[in-house]
Amino acid sequence: MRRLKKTVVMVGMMGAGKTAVGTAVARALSVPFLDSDEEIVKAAQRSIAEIFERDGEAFFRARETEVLARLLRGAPCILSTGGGAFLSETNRKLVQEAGVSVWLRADLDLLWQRVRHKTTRPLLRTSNPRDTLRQLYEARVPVYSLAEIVVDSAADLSIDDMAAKVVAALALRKDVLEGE
Ligand SMILES: Nc1ncnc2c1ncn2[C@@H]1O[C@H](COP(=O)(O)OP(=O)(O)O)[C@@H](O)[C@H]1O
Ligand SMILES: O=C(O)C1=C[C@@H](OP(=O)(O)O)[C@@H](O)[C@H](O)C1
Ligand SMILES: [Mg+2]
Repeated sequence: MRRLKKTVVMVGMMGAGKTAVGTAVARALSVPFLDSDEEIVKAAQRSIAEIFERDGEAFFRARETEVLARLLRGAPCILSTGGGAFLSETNRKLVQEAGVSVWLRADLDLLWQRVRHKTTRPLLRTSNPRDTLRQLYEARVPVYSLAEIVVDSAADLSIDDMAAKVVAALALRKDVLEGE
């Protein structure tokens, strides 16, 4: 039996697969999956886009920190975050103290292919979303690189392939994943 000893926090850009791959990792390890975006939506009773529109990004970020702090106090799980969560030093400290961070690294073209047809991400509702994504990417990559574990994406790796790579990386860390 494998036992998860720390919460695994998935970080990275919008479209990196944090939600999809995180779900598959949790299934593979038979542990709970949680997504900070989903927790915020549930509590606020409105979508991420509506929260940004009506309450503003600062309100969203404050809720994000509360959710991370609460979930990191709970039993070990796979916790996917929104792409901006790891940018905050407070959030990074919370993650570092109680969990382990995993950056799903993907190049800009792959990310764009994944997010271009979706309208659910308020930060990309600009006149040139491709360029906005590039700017966010350039500003954020140095911060994501502070994550403890990095797992590389590629266009030919499925969600399950990526989940298997994450599990293999976690298995190298006996303080995170114990047993066979
Ligand atoms: N490895 C993958 N292969 C194919 N599609 C993927 C992969 N990872 C994610 N996706 C798809 O890309 C989109 C964005 O993934 P998502 O998990 O929502 O990313 P994030 O939570 O990091 O923003 C979704 O439609 C998802 O199904
Ligand atoms: O990158 C960001 O700042 C955001 C990413 C989104 O989550 P995903 O990364 O899961 O799309 C969501 O939290 C919100 O739209 C803000
Ligand atoms: Mg997500």
